[in-house]
Amino acid sequence: MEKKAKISIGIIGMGNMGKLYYEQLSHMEHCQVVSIWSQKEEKVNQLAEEYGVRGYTDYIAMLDAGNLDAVIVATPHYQHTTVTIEALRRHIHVLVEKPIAAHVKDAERMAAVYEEQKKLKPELVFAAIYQQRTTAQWQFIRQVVQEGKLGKLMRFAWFNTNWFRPQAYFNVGNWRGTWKGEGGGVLLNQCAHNLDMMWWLFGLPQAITATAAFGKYHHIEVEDEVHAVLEYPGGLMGSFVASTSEWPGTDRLEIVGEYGKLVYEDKKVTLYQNAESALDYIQHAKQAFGTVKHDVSEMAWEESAGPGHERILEDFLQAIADGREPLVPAAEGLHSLMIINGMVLSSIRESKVRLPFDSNEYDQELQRLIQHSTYRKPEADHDQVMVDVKDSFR
Ligand SMILES: NC(=O)C1=CN([C@@H]2O[C@H](COP(=O)(O)OP(=O)(O)OC[C@H]3O[C@@H](n4cnc5c(N)ncnc54)[C@H](OP(=O)(O)O)[C@@H]3O)[C@@H](O)[C@H]2O)C=CC1
Ligand SMILES: O=C1CO[C@H](CO)[C@@H](O)[C@@H]1O
Repeated sequence: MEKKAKISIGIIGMGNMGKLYYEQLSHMEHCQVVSIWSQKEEKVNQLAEEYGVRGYTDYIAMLDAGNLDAVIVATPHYQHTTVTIEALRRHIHVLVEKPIAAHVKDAERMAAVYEEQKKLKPELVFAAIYQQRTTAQWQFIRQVVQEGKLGKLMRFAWFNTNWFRPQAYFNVGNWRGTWKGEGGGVLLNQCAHNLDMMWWLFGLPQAITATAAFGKYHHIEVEDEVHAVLEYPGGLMGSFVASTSEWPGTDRLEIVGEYGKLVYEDKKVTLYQNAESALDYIQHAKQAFGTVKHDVSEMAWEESAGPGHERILEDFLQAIADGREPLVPAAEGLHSLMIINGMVLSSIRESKVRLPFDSNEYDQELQRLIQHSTYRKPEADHDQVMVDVKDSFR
C-alpha cells in the first residue's frame, strides 16, 4: 500500500490541552488535523471554522468518518477509557492524555483492547502524554539509577508540592475536584507525572501506607494533600508528599544509595559519589566516627520539567510512520495508577496496602465514594477566571 504523505489526526476534547495540541500540530509537517470534538455544538462549530476542520459533538461519528489515522484523547480522565477503546477498535492510533484512566480497572480494559487489536493490526500505536519523561534532567536521573551509579538503593524522598491551584481552577472545570467527574485529586491529576516517573525510576512498590486529606484546603471532595511511605522489594524505602495548597511549593527528589546521593531541585542535580560503599564501610571501619570520602558534582538545566508536549507529539507521529513503539507506551500508565489508587485505598482503609492489588477492590471503593457524595461545587463566574494552561508548566 502506498504510504500517505500526511498523518490525519482528530482531537477529541477541545479544552486547555486539545487547543494547545491543535496549535502545536499545526506547525508540524507530517500531519494534518482533520477533525475535532467537543461536547458543545456552538463551541466546536466556531473552532472548526477557525481551524478549517470538521467539528463533531458525536465522537463515534467522528471515528466512523473513515478519514482518521490517529486521535489525541484530551477529555477528562474517565472518558479516556471509553474514547480510547472505541478508537483502538477501529484501528485508529491513539495518543491519550495522562493519567491514561481514572483507575487501574479502566486501564486494564484499555490495555486488553490494545493487545487484542494489535493482533489484527500489529503496527497500531497506543501512546500516552507523560511529557516529563522527555526532559533532559529526568533522563539524566534515570540513567544514574539504571547504571547503578548509586549502587544498592536505600531510600528516596520526593516532595511534589509545586502544584499550587487556587479554588478557581476547580470551579471552572465542572469535572474537577469530584469523584464522579475526575476520580481523584492531586495524585491522579497533577502528580500523575511524578508518579509515572517514580515507577519509571524505581518500579512498582510492594506496599504503600498513605494518609490523604480530602478537601483540606480547597472546597473539593478529592485529595489535596498526601503523605505516603512506599516499600520496595530489595529494601528500598520511599517517602512522598504531594499538595496543591503550598506556595511557594517544592519539587525535590533525593535518592540515596550505598554509593552516594542524588538531589534534584530547581532544575539542578547535585550528585554525591562515595569512594566506597557506605554499607561496606559500616561493617569494616575501625574509627567509631569515621565517614566515607566522596565527590560532589552539579548539573543544571535551562528548561523546566513541565514542557515536552511537542516532543511527545513528534514521537507519536514518528512511531506511526516507522511502525515502532512510542517513547511512552500507554500501557505503562497502568503502573502509576496502581500507585495512585493504592495511596487512596490505603488512606481510606487506614492501613497498609500490598501491591499489586485486585483492581476490583479499588473500583468498589471509588463507586462507594461516588454514590455517597454530598459535595456541591461552588458556582463559577467563568468570565472572571483567567485560564492559561501554559502557566501551569513550571
Ligand atoms: N500532559 C499535561 O501536561 C496535561 C494534561 N492534562 C490532561 O488533559 C485532559 C484534559 O484536561 P483539560 O484540557 O485541562 O480539560 P478541559 O476541561 O479544559 O477540557 C476537557 C475537554 O473534554 C470535554 N469533556 C468531555 N467530557 C466532559 C465532561 N464530563 N466534563 C467536562 N468536559 C468534558 C470538554 O468538552 P467542552 O469542550 O464541551 O467543554 C473539553 O473539550 C485531562 O485528562 C488532564 O489530566 C491537563 C493539563 C496538562
Ligand atoms: O492541573 C492541571 C492538570 O495537570 C497538569 C499537569 O499535567 C497541569 O499542568 C494542569 O494545570
